[in-house]
Order: sequence, then structure tokens, then C-alpha cells
Amino acid sequence: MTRKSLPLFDPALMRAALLESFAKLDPRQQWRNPVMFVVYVGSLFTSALWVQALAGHGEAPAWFIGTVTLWLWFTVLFANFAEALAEGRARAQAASLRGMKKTVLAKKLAAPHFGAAWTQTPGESLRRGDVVLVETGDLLPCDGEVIEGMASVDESAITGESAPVIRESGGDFSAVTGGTMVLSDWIVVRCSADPGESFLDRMIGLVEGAKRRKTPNEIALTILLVALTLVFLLVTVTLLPFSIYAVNASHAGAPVTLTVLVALLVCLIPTTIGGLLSAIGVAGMGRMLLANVVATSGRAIEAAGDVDVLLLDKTGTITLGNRQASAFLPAPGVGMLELADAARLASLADETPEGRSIVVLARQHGTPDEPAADPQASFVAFSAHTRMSGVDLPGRSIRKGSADAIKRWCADALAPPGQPLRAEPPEDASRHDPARLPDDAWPAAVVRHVEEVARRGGTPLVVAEQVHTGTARHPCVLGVVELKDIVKSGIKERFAQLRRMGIRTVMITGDNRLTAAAIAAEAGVDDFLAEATPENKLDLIRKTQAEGRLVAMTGDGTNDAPALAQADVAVAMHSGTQAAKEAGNMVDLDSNPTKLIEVVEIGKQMLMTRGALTTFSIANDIAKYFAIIPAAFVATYPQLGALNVMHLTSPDSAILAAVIFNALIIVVLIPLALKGVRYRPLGAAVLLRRNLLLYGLGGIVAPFIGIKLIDMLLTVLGLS
Ligand SMILES: Nc1ncnc2c1ncn2[C@@H]1O[C@H](COP(=O)(O)OP(=O)(O)OP(=O)(O)O)[C@@H](O)[C@H]1O
Ligand SMILES: [K+]
Ligand SMILES: [Mg+2]
Repeated sequence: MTRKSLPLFDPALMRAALLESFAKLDPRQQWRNPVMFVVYVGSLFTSALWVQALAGHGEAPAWFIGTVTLWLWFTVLFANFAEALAEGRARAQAASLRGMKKTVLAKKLAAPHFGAAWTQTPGESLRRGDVVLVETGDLLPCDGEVIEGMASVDESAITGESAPVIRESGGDFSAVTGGTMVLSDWIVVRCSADPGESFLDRMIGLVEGAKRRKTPNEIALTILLVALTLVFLLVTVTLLPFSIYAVNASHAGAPVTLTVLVALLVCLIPTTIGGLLSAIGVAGMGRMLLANVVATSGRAIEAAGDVDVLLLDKTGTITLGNRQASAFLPAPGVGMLELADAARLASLADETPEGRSIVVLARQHGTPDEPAADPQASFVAFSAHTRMSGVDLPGRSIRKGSADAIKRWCADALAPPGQPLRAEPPEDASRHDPARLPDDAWPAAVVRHVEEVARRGGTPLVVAEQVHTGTARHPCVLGVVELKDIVKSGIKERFAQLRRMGIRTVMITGDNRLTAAAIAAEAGVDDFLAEATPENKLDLIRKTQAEGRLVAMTGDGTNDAPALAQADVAVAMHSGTQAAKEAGNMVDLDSNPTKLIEVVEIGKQMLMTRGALTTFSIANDIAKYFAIIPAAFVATYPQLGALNVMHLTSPDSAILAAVIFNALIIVVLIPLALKGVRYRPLGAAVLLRRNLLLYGLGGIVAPFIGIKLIDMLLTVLGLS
């Protein structure tokens, strides 16, 4: 879903921005923008000159100094206004996402489990780590993780999606967001953020100028602008002794005034880009919100413009991720009920959606309903490393998991005595060759089942048991559980679009090769990496980055978190775990793996807008140099009159017209800074040429026309 864009000049936002632009006159805020700080100091200086002139000791007529001063202050205010308007718009977008984040009363639990006593507590007093009970009709008081229970949740306040979603403990659907509502059942939630520090709060903080850190590109550009400012400062300052010297030597004309020098300086330094730079950055964040992406780093938005490779997790990112057991496929000589019951026993304590769905399917096959109340049962939880889970019962161990993991487990049992049974796979799994298992321990029929399920794009889980007699363990494969998952709709065309944008897509999954290949083909990704551990995912990113490429990663699971933290652009699915969201630098509220298309476009658009306005601003300043120098110094050097090609009425009106043009151009360009230049998927060289032509040439021509028009208007008004 995409949100409705605010009108560019919403009256209420304009009014707020207007007030805000005065508040931003605080020197501590001005100091953050070196170019505009020079204008600020210049305005203070000419204000003092004007007061002096009013007292009768002016270096020039008071009206002249006054008018210049007024327009210098306007220049500062216009830049403040641009920034305030961008911030106001982004804040309004973010506020619409905060949904009903008002005073929510929370049921704070005394102990972290269902049934513990609870006390009613205001939501804002909750801290990270607090545990709350949320029941039917309650609003989530904080961002957090479901640690017990399952509920259907209305997240429309955040995502705009009206269909309720299931949130449950374990697995990759455990994250909940403050402000959403539980529609049925209950969940126990551990809060993951202190008040004011949820990811939405962080984004809003980023939008507000004070907390916004400059991105590396912005810093580089600011250094360039400061250097230019220093050059022009030097030029202007040295003009004064020259002018005095010339007047003294020729005993004619008048030296240039300080007011004119300040005006000249402001016209020459890159105020246009200096004044709009921060608005461009903030507007980029606002556009992200419009695309339903919450960005917590400006640097990431910028990097998105140059992404080369997109890595995606499979389950929950490319597929819906709700892997459900759909069939039991017994091994030869094993009864359906025997397999179903073993799978059920191995899943009783498995809190993942996969595990729970196995218990449900087993019941449908008529396995006994009562849980294994065996007090001696010790459960082995699933981990992305072992790729299996199960239970150890007296005299019997059951495991279920990926085919290679179970095969290794069986092989370990058959290993010669003295070689210990390995719970964890060896460091280098390939060195350990479990391929030579006797056919009765690893039947060909099971291999066939595994392949068939995988080819259908499903995930096969092999179920096996070891019966302990004395010191010997007899492994026996019982069969296969088919887990079905569905590829999200409409993503094939979108991956093709990413390819046209020059971005390679690679799916990385913990699943087996065949399943990965089937899903990769169905989704239309360029490449895939199967049987990946969290470390493999991380390594692949590091390797790609070492090749000098910018990597984007899209993921949803806790095991994706390290990779998300390492990627340059890390988009976590909103449907994913809290750990993934914390590790990423963007959250896609639509949980759409191809959202990167929009993210990249917004990044490119931001970089292009900044480039275009920088080109325009510098071309502008160079043109102004030639437009006003003759006018400003004609009193000192009458010969310069020949250079006055623009035939401006008088030196005073030339200076005034230049200062007014310089201030107004900021206002004129605010819409461009906020909306961004249009992005077209053309080659970088073509775009650069086109923009140089448009904004470079435009920047040179505009001041000549603008200054001339303002000069004529001032003359008509009799102001010069
Ligand atoms: N509850 C479970 N019990 C036993 N084995 C499981 C369980 N869930 C998954 N597996 C097995 O472990 C493998 C890895 O699962 P996992 O969900 O960690 O993959 P992943 O790395 O997140 O990959 P992706 O999310 O991209 O598919 C699965 O392919 C499956 O064979
Ligand atoms: K300027
Ligand atoms: Mg996953």
C-alpha cells in the first residue's frame, strides 16, 4: 500500500513552518549549517550598521542599509523555512503511522508468564524488559516480542493493511508494534524499547533537525561548500583595501561600503544549496514514509541509490513464511500413525510455527491427544545451526530436521564406538561424509520423498529415531514431513525490474538446494545460496562488500539479524522478528521483499536532487559574480562601467536586486527540493549530461534575467 501524499503547500504545515523558521534563528541551530551561518553573522553585522545609520553615523543611507539587512534576514529565514517545512511534512507522515499512540493502559505482569498477577500501568511508564499481558480488545502498549500465546492483531494503524495478522511466540512472527490492537485471544509480550525509543520514535527523531546526523555525502558536500565560502570570503575581504587604495590614488570616487561587501559575499557564497541541503535529506525520509518504509538512517537512504546486489532471505521474505505441515510420507515398512506420532512427540515442545503445525496435522491423523507427560522427556529445541529439533525419551531419541542434518545424526549413531555422538554438526560439514549409510538406515524411498517435496518448493523434514539398547544405538528413518510455503504474489515481474535497474538478486536460505532452486525459479531471482547458516549469510555480505559493491539485504528472521547489521541497506520485514528490525536500518511496513525498487529510486532521486541543486547553486554564484561586480565597483573604478552589460539602473539597485534574487531563488526552489527531481531509469552518464545542461546552464542564465527584472521593478517603484 502507498500512503497519500500531503499537498506540497498544506496551509497548516506552512503556518507551523513559518513560526518554526523564526525559532530556528537560535545561533546553536544556525551553527550547524556553516554557509547559512555566514549569512546569519552578515545579517547581524549589517543590522548594527543600520542602527548606526539611523543614529546619523551611517556609511550609506539608512534606507539602503535597512533594505539590504531585511533581505539578508529573509535569506536566513527562507532557508529555515525550507528545512522546517520538510521536517513538518515528514513529521506529519510519521504521525499518521503512529496510529493511536496515545495513553494506553498496560497490564504489567509481575512474572513473565500467563496467569501471573498484573497491575494496570500507564503505557509510557513501561521500560525495556517489562512483560505485559495483552488481551482481546487491548492496544499494544509497547513494541516488543511475544513470549507466550498467539493472537490475531489488527495492525492497520501502522501498515494500512486491514486484514488482521497472527502474532505468536517462537518463530519469525513474534514481533508486535505499539499502537496496534489485539482482536482475539491473548499474548504475553516483553517490551523491547524504552518509551520514546521505538523504531517509529527513532525515525521521527531523525526527521527533526537536531538529532539528524549528516550523511557522509552530505559532509563531503558541506566541506566543498565551506571551502567555496572561504574563497569568496577572502575575495570580498581583499576588495576593501583595493577599493580604498584606488580611491586614495586617484582622488576620485568612493570606497566600497561594508554593507555592499556583506551583500556581495552573501550573493557569491553557495546559499542556494546551503539553504536547501537539509530539506532535501529530510524530504527523502518523508518520501520513504510515503512508500511505507520507516528509515532509521539517512546514510542508508543515500546508499540505496547506489546498491549493486540485493540479498534476500527465503522463508518469510520471498515466501509468506507460514510453513505448515501438509503431509506425512512414511518410510518403507513404517506405518502412517507411527510416523505421525514420532513427529508429534518431536514437536510437542517446538514453539516454531512449523513445530506447532506438525502437532496439529498429527492429531488429524488420529494420534493420541494427550501430551507426552513423560517427566523424563528432554526436549531439543530447533536451532538454525543444527537444523533439527526433537526429544530424548528413556531408551529412545527422536529428531526431525533437514535431510542432511538427520543423515549426519544417523551416521553418528552408526560411527564406530569411541567416536562421540555429535550434537552439533562438525565445523566443516563437508569433511564429514555421511553419504555411505546402509540402505536400511537411509532408504532410497525416503531420498525420493525428500526430492519430490523439495522440487515442489516445499521444505522436507526427515523424522528419525534412535533406539538405545545397552550402549548401541539403532538409527531408523521413519519418514518425511512435507512443509508447504507459498511464494508472495507478483514478485517475479518486480525482480525483473530490479534486474533492469542493474541490481543482482540473490536468495539465501537455510533450506536444502532443491527447495531453494524451486523457489528461486518461481520467484525469478538471479542466484541462490542454499543450506546457509547465519554465518554464511554474513560472510556472503562481507565478501560482496570487499569486492567494492554496495549490498542491500532483506530479511525477517532472528537468524538474519547479523547479516542485516552488516548490509549497507538493510530492510527488515515488518512481519519479522524484533531482532531483525533492530538490526536493520529500514523497516518495510508492507513486508514486501521487492520494496527495494522504491527504496533505490528514492535514494537515487535524493542524490540527483542534491547534485542538481548544487550545480545550479554554483553556476548561479558564478553568474552573479559577473552580474554585480561591475555595478558594485563602478563608483571605485569608473572604467568598470563598460562591463555593466546588464545596464542596471544604479549600483545600489544592482546590489539590492542581487540580494533579493539570491533570497527568492531559495523559495522558488523549495518545491524541487521537497519533491525531488524526476527519476528516470537512464544510464548514469546520460543523466549527468542532461542535469549538467539543465541545471548548469539554467543556473548561469537565471541570475541575469532575475536580477534584471528585479532591478527594473525597483526602478519602477522608485527605490533606487
Ligand atoms: N522447527 C523445526 N524443527 C526442525 N527442523 C527445522 C525446523 N524449522 C526448520 N527446520 C529445518 O532447518 C532448516 C533451516 O531453517 P531456517 O528457518 O533456519 O532457515 P533460514 O536460514 O531462516 O532460511 P530461510 O528463512 O531463508 O528459509 C529448514 O530448511 C528445515 O529443514
Ligand atoms: K549565493
Ligand atoms: Mg528465515
